[in-house]
Amino acid sequence: MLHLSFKVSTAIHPSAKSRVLVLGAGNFGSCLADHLGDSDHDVYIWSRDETVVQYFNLHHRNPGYLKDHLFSSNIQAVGPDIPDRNLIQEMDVLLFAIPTQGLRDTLSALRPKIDSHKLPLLIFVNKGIETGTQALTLEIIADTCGGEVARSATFISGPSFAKEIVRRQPTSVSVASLCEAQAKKASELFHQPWFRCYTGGDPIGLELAGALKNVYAIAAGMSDGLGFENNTRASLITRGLSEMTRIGTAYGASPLTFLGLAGVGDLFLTCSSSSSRNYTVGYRLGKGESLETIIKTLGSVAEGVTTAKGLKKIIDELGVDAPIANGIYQVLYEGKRVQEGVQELMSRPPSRELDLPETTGGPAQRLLGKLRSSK
Ligand SMILES: NC(=O)c1ccc[n+]([C@@H]2O[C@H](COP(=O)([O-])OP(=O)(O)OC[C@H]3O[C@@H](n4cnc5c(N)ncnc54)[C@H](O)[C@@H]3O)[C@@H](O)[C@H]2O)c1
Ligand SMILES: O=P(O)(O)OC[C@H](O)CO
Repeated sequence: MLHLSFKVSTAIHPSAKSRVLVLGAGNFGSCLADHLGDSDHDVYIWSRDETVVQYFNLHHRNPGYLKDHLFSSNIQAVGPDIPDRNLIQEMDVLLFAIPTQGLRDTLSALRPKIDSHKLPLLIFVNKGIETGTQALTLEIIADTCGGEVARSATFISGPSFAKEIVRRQPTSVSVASLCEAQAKKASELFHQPWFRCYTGGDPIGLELAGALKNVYAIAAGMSDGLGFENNTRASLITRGLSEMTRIGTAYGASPLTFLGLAGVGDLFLTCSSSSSRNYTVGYRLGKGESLETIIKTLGSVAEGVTTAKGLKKIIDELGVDAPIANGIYQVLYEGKRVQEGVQELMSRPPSRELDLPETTGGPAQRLLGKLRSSK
């Protein structure tokens, strides 16, 4: 395996050491804690599992995730109780690496401990849609912490398998916030020669791209699991991109965001690698396993499975043509056989290739209005 040796770049870290609390000690939380610890920041990582906390502090290893990796000695694990007010108020950065379905409860528990007069930089890396409410993370933040906090929240997304990042394999990500200065701060915190950050101002598009690519990765995995080969996967990725851009535009996001790292970059990655959990779910479904068995044995979250539910509601409400996402929903939740789903997808009449819906802003406009009017 090619091994490049990158040095931590202090030139792009003009700011002093930051104190960072990472919430969530799974694959991605641990990986990002390591990245920041290696860049010489003081890092705390919260796990709700006491065994993980003790093991991490004793051995600098995570017993549940990235088991072979020796983590930076600049990380201290805390938990299992939610971190206390003193620790929270000492932090410059709170980094949330918790699956989307658990975020609302964690934010609600943390909010009273955060000093409103000295807001830390809040960074979110989850990629999903909340089941039941169809809320994006921006909306969950607004609901639990208010509009001011949501307006300054920053989101990171893009092609980023945790197990490659801990080995310093080069990648690039998108960093977006409604507040440009916060996106710049987050980018400066994370940017390293092996981890390039590109900033942008469309957090809604970035969030949708990250959440939706997980659903299309399930589709690509299914196709491979059924035994279809390269042409099929390439056409699925391309039509998936077209579909997610159509949904995003109808939602009120910028279509350009879907051409970036959070869109096509991450879509391509997860649709073409067995390292992706979402691809793996699809592959195993294609091989005939039940969803229940797959989830029980996966050992880690595949956000596309729950996101498919919220996405189905969004598609129906917006009236967007989304045959792939609809097909995945039917296979996951309506008992449709995978082969039947493929048959239906391919038997549709021919249509125009590239059309974007007219949008007057869709749900994004309502969400942004809500953020502007709430404190
Ligand atoms: N793994 C990656 O390569 C990667 C890359 C980019 C983004 N992400 C995103 O980051 C998020 C986290 O993914 P992951 O790979 O770390 O998942 P994971 O399954 O590896 O770990 C999830 C962690 O969150 C904790 N957790 C789950 N529900 C919780 C709750 N309700 N409250 C508190 N903690 C809870 C679990 O105990 C576990 O420690 C997901 O949204 C994922 O899509 C992952
Ligand atoms: O393993 P997956 O499918 O959750 O993908 C992980 C990341 O989102 C890749 O960027």
